[in-house]
Amino acid sequence: MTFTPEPPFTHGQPAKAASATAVLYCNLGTPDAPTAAALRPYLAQFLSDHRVIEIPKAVWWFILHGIILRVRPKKSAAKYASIWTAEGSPLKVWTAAQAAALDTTLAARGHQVAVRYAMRYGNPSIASQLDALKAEGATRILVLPAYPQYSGTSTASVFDAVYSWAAKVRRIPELRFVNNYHDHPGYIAALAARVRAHWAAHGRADKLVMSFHGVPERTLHLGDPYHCECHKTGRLLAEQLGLTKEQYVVTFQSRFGKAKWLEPYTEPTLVALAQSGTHSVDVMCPGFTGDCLETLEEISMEAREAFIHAGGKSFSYIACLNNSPEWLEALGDIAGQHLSGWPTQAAPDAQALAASRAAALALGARQ
Ligand SMILES: C=CC1=C(C)c2cc3[nH]c(cc4nc(cc5[nH]c(cc1n2)c(C)c5CCC(=O)O)C(CCC(=O)O)=C4C)c(C)c3C=C
Ligand SMILES: [Fe+2]
Ligand SMILES: [Fe+2]
Repeated sequence: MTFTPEPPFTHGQPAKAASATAVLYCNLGTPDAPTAAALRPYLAQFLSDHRVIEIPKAVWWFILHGIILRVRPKKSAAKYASIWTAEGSPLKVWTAAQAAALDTTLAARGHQVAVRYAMRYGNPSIASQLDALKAEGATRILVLPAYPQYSGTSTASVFDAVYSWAAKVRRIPELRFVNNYHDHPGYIAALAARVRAHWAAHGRADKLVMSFHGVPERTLHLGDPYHCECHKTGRLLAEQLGLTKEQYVVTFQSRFGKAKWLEPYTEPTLVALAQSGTHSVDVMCPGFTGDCLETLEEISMEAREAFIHAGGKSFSYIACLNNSPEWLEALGDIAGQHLSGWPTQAAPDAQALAASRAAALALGARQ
């Protein structure tokens, strides 16, 4: 095992000292292009993560490489192509915009904190961004996942990536991790503002459907708090909006494989609603901080079609938090609260550090 060389003593340093305190905003990741060639390595990395697929590795390897990676890249690429923008994948565009906004918000509040974003799968990787922050002089790093609800399949996997980077580093920065913010008042208020703005512009549907990403049901029985946190988000949002239990429903989307996932499933729920006489629905995805494949394609395209096909009359998709001012403020609050107690001033100048170390070594040599 070799440890990475330590800046500032063994490498050239940036001329300008950066902040000693940093935030790494981490999201799931996305392919580099909407093509099967780009999907294959992305899906291979994603679906080889034991946090995501808890099947014995030897068995899963054959299923993944023998079946899934031969079929899914092409199918998924077509879906990505339908939502791709001139700037790239929506997930990356929103993640980058939120990280930049967080940098601005924290600076406006008087914190000198470097903010970078990283992806758990694909680029830029968590390890590359931690390397970059360390090279810039960061000695304290707050790891902030873009997931409001904690799940072993998503949040813990981000933490794993940070730990495995740290395991190769000689001088590890102080690290803090944000587990969740599913009930943070700013997050709930930002969601509520999104819904109210939609209602003001388009009117209110018969039912508000809150669709969260699904996970295998067994994770709930094994103690994962994800299901409970999604329901708490849903209840707090409904309270803010003054909705009764009959006026909203929490559902789970994006099922993968044959196992039972958290129920009720989003699309069958929408079909059942249409068939039982619910004419109009507003559908939102509160667990996704930015729009992505799962919201723009699976919900706003596929689920819409299923609802209308089943006899529904009006399907409104309410966009994710994205760059809404309420959300960007809340993100600043969440980061600010977790940075509390850490100094947020500039790092000592790297050259000054190197000079003081050289002086200390010279002094030691004389004694
Ligand atoms: C295979 C099992 C999966 C689990 C468990 C899972 C959990 C999970 N995922 C997100 C957030 C996102 N997932 C996204 C895409 C996506 N998810 C899976 C599978 C699982 N996710 C796959 C295979 C894919 C890729 C697309 C596909 O081929 O279907 C995305 C969108 C990424 C994008 O590029 O836009 C997000 C976001 C969470 C929060 C979560 C657990 C709570
Ligand atoms: Fe997913
Ligand atoms: Fe999906």
